[in-house]
Amino acid sequence: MTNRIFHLYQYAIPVDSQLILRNRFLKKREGLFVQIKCGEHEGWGEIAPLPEFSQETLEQAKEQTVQWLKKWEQARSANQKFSLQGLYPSVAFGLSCALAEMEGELVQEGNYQVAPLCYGDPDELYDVLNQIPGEKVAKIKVGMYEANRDGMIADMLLEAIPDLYLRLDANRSWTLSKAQLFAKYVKPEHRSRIQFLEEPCKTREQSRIFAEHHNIAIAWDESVRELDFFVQKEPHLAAIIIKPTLMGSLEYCVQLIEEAHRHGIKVVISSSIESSLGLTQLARIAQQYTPNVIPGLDTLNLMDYQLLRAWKGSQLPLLGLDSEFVHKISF
Ligand SMILES: O=C(O)CCC(=O)c1ccccc1C(=O)O
Ligand SMILES: [Mg+2]
Repeated sequence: MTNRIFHLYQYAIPVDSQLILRNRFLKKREGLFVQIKCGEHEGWGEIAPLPEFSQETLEQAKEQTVQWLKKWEQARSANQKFSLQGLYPSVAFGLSCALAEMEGELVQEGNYQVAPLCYGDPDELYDVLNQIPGEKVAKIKVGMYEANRDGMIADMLLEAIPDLYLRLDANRSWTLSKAQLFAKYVKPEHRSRIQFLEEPCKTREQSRIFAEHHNIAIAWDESVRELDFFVQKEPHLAAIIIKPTLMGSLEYCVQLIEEAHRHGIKVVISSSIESSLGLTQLARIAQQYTPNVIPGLDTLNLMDYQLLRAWKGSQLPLLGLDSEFVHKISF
């Protein structure tokens, strides 16, 4: 019997989440790194519940992780697999990544293409987009200010950059009439270059009506995590967004991805503001399971540092286990 060894670390790094989380302030991003070893094989995972999005707190996740690791250790004598069933999503995801890495089930290569988050200045966007190879896709958070202003900005960018595609995310901010105000400012001939608008309205039904009425493609993000959600083909549905840290184990995410693909629906793997360790794993998951789709992983720059693993092309300082932002948890 080979020896199983595991270690748990906790991190806290400065972050400015305002851009993504709107008025929800998060000064530091906290989470756990789990390292498991079995003989010569090693795997890492990140367990980082996102406040206001995850049901579980970091404390709860930590406790559950410690319990699971102890039981996993006990199961070894019987050479049993120990299930991830019933765990919090962030715990199931982090542990499943560590196991998948250890077992060599996760490809090394990642999809590091990003849809840069932009703030409406086309000159700035030109520069950014010219530096990225391939498809020009940018993402704008909408619904924070006036809906007509959002519409004007989207239309102006699409007008100014003829090969630009946009992803927009309203996070359910609009009533149907606000959403209509947005649409009014986007010229009909520009609408097909909106790859999707995530969750325009407060309810799914309103979002469907909006999409149908204005011929603008939508994507489900928040909806995917609701109990009554199931994958189905819908006329204006372009994609579903999967944030694995909020969803559950890798196996569960893969099942959902495959189901969406069977229905002809695109899947966009997306960040829950993980550290560079978790983000690089998400890039690898995207590469493996959603080839040819740019993932929604442009969140590293909200942080001041990278931890343990480097995001391809990032200039941010890379810190290790010895840094002041990481400490070991003994149990
Ligand atoms: O999906 C992306 O493109 C980036 C990640 C992102 O927007 C996000 C990250 C954490 C929590 C919520 C959201 C969101 O989709 O609004
Ligand atoms: Mg979203």
